[in-house]
Amino acid sequence: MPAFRIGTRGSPLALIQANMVRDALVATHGWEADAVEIVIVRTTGDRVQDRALAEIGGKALWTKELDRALLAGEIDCAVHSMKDVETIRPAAIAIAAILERETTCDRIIGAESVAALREGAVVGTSSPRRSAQLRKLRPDLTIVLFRGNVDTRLAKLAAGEADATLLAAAGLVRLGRHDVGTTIPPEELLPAPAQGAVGVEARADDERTRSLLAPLNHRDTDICVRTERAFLAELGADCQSPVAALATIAGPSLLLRAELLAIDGSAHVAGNAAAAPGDPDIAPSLARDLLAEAPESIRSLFAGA
Ligand SMILES: NCc1[nH]cc(CCC(=O)O)c1CC(=O)O
Repeated sequence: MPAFRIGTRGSPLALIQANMVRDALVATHGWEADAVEIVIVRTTGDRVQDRALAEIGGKALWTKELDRALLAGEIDCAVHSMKDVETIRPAAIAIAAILERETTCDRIIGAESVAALREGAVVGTSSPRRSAQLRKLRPDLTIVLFRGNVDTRLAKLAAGEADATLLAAAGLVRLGRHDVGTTIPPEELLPAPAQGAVGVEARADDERTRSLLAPLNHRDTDICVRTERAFLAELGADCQSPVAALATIAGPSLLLRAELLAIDGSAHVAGNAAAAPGDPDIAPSLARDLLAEAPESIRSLFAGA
């Protein structure tokens, strides 16, 4: 059979995630391991390392080049951290599968907890959500910009550029760094929409690839990630917005928790909603309710406001 080409970014975590997809395809379809080729595509987000992502401007920092390769037929599918995928995608590209989610929490590295950070501690992060949440909890903290892949950030921490940093537990676990940091429960720090989920995109009209990928889809993860993305979409927000959202399925019900913050953490609104899994309205209605409650410092951040 012809080689099946998986496109991915080249970071160590991206490659591990692409390998997860390859292994699942090989196991599901009984292919030889060499039936799948991993194709590395460099993205704008990989190239620009010295500025906050929000500053680079333009969306699709992690997806544009992979989208181009996908639409040009250079790859059959593209593997993404769903957290980094914009809510509005080109019509010719479809999410073909979302793998079972890894833990959704953030971890703190360099301190036992946010509360345990010394007065005035310096925390490195490039995430507007993490920065706002940290400053909400601890207005005394100084936030410095930490870009780069997981290993780069851990190296910056080890070099003393900050006292602590926050990273997604999912990435650390996938990189085999199970021992790094302390998990922060979602009640204290709600994660980013789609954190911990790996998705695979294909050309919308490529029925063959979509049906090969369909068995990799994990139903509950798919429902939760789509719900969180719908929450972001209603706000007109993206992964550079100070927004947290986590959907979970417990028995017969889908629970969505969410938080919007002012950039400096000086204001926040949080709430939750429950519905039957797959209820299309839970996310947009919670988004509208929270926006309606939010002070101007938060409302002004969202195009949907
Ligand atoms: N924006 C970077 C990014 N995108 C996905 C992950 C981690 C893996 C995941 O959330 O699935 C990370 C690093 C981090 O936030 O620590």
